[in-house]
Amino acid sequence: MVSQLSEAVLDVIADALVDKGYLCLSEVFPAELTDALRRCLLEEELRPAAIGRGAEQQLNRDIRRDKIRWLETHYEPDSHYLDLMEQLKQGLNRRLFLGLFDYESHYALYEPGAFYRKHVDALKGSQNRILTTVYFMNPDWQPGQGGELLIYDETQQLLETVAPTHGKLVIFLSERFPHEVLPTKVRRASIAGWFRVAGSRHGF
Ligand SMILES: O=C(O)CCC(=O)C(=O)O
Ligand SMILES: [Fe+2]
Repeated sequence: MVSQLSEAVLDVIADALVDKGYLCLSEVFPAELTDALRRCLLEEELRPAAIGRGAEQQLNRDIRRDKIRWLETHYEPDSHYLDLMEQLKQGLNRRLFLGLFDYESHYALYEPGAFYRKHVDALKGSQNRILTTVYFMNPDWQPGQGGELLIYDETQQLLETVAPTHGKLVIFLSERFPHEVLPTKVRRASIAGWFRVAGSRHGF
């Protein structure tokens, strides 16, 4: 399975990042890939997500309750997804000169009752994480089931309520947009990822 992000899609993404700093796109990746990613997430072992870095790292069930697994290239769906993200990186670097250098990403499973409180993905000024991506794999999601991703601006005004529907990709500038995952009533699957610039430290 080989897929290509078209120049037209890359143009749309680059334009939205310049205009608004974020965007949501549906069905940019093949449906078989979305299904395969979900299967791969559910088949492999996950660990409770941690917050903080190095020695400060702590499990904080008040802040987030998802379980995660970092993507690894030896899994076929992971490798395919990472290949698409590499295309995204190159396409955005060509258009916006962001100097995106590497990408880290993890699967996240939110079991019923799980959430992720409002946070920003990048430490201000650290150049740690530049661009966040979130991809949803929830074929049966219905309104009323919760788990929406809320995106705020820097003054904490709500900008967007994003339904976590199958095959939706959300991209935003990591430092600029506080966001949260509302408590979900059903199993909710996603992949969160971050592009970083060269020389930045690994992890959050
Ligand atoms: O799964 C999501 O909708 C976003 C998760 C998130 O914000 C994160 O992992 O930093
Ligand atoms: Fe986040």
